[in-house]
Amino acid sequence: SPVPQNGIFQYINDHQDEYVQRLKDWVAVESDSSDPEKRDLVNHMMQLTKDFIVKLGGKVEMVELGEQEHPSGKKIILPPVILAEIGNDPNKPTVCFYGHVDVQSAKKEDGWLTEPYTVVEKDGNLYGRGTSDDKGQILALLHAVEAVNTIGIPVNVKFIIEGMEEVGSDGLDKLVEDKKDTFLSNVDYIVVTDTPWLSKKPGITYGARGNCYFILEVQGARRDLHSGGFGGTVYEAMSDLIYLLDTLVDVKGHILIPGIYDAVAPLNEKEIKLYKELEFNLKDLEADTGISKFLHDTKEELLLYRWRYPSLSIHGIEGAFSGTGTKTVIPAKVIGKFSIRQVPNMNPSVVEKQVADYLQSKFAERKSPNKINVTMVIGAKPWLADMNEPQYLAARKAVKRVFNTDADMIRAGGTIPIAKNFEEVLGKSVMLLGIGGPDDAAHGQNEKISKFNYIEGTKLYAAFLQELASI
Ligand SMILES: C[C@H](N)C(=O)N[C@@H](Cc1c[nH]cn1)C(=O)O
Ligand SMILES: [Zn+2]
Ligand SMILES: [Zn+2]
Repeated sequence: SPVPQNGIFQYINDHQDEYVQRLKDWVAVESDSSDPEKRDLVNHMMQLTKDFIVKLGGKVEMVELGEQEHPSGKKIILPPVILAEIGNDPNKPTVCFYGHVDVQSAKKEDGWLTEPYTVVEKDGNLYGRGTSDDKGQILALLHAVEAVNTIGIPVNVKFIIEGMEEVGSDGLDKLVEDKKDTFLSNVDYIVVTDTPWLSKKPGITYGARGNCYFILEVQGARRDLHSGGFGGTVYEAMSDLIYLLDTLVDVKGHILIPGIYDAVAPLNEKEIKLYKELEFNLKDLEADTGISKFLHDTKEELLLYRWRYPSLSIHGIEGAFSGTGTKTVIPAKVIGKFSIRQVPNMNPSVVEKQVADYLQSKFAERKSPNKINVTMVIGAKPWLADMNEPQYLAARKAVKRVFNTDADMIRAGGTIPIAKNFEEVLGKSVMLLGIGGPDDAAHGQNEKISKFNYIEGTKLYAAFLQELASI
């Protein structure tokens, strides 16, 4: 039955068990977008999401995006994207929320203490892959819409929910372009519900790094070789690859590719002052990660290098022997994976050429007869907004109402591949309003969301909808 406006928070408190159960149901679906074998599960997750939005009274369209060329060379059908809406009053503003229900891979043997796809509640936390990134955040939003709708939705709400974010949002840029004069034509604000806070204090995010993801193949012999028979007589593909990967970045995290820092926007004093005022403690980061020494010693420097400068990370090697035991093989073909986080005003196409030219020249110096191939498979641009836009004000008011504190205005080191496209194509304000905690371990072992963030975050989204109606 309808609840009065001030009863919405009570309504949310009263329904928390149901919210936790739904998170359990969603996490149980292993919607890993990187694995072609799991594509049916991603599709199933899209269907579950659709069914829930329909149950909330939403109008839902599932848009097919066609085929994806998987990095393995396989062609597979992309999962559909959900375009949905609740409310269509021309006198009200329209906010479009974006998020994703795919996840990064997770296996118990990676070092999880519990089964990754079974939510376990312990010490006030809900553990499981996707609890924070991003199923928990999407669910908090949907539950908020449901709660607010008990007294009538104060703004028109649209949703774009996808199942390929973790691998670069394949096909979504074209969809945004295609829908700019139809589904997206009346959207006033875009809100991304997929980001963590910097500390226990709620944060509102006005910038995110982009990402250029590279695949570096080295092909040696036609087949794997016995290292007894061939060791000492062949140029090994793995040695070439490790050499090349080691030329990319130095021990202090400085990227060695010529020109890579050229486009980085110059730093100004105002920014450093902003960072100084944020709640963030290196000791908390040490405790969370078990790292005793970071590349930077002060909070301001650490944030600069997380948000404001590019970084290069080496992620893995496909084709390398990685099992237990002592196999004595010389792998014939190995594929290195690395990515470079992008900041304003870097341009992924320029970075693509800088990386390819550099690796080719380093490889030529080595005079190995093996073959290399460099491909950029994701080229997501960085995004930075004006934190004084009206929806940021509504978000600040909502934070104050729910948490009785001022929000920290923060940036994200991670990437929302579609964020910059929203801004460029629609010309509308984009904001990241997330409810993840700073130590949620997104992408890592034992990912979690605290029950506090999940439930109070639901209230935050509810309050935001109401505040947005009155700005
Ligand atoms: C911030 C968001 N939850 C996320 O994890 N995004 C991914 C997107 C991505 C970038 N390159 C490949 N995928 C990330 O930042 O790693
Ligand atoms: Zn995410
Ligand atoms: Zn993620």
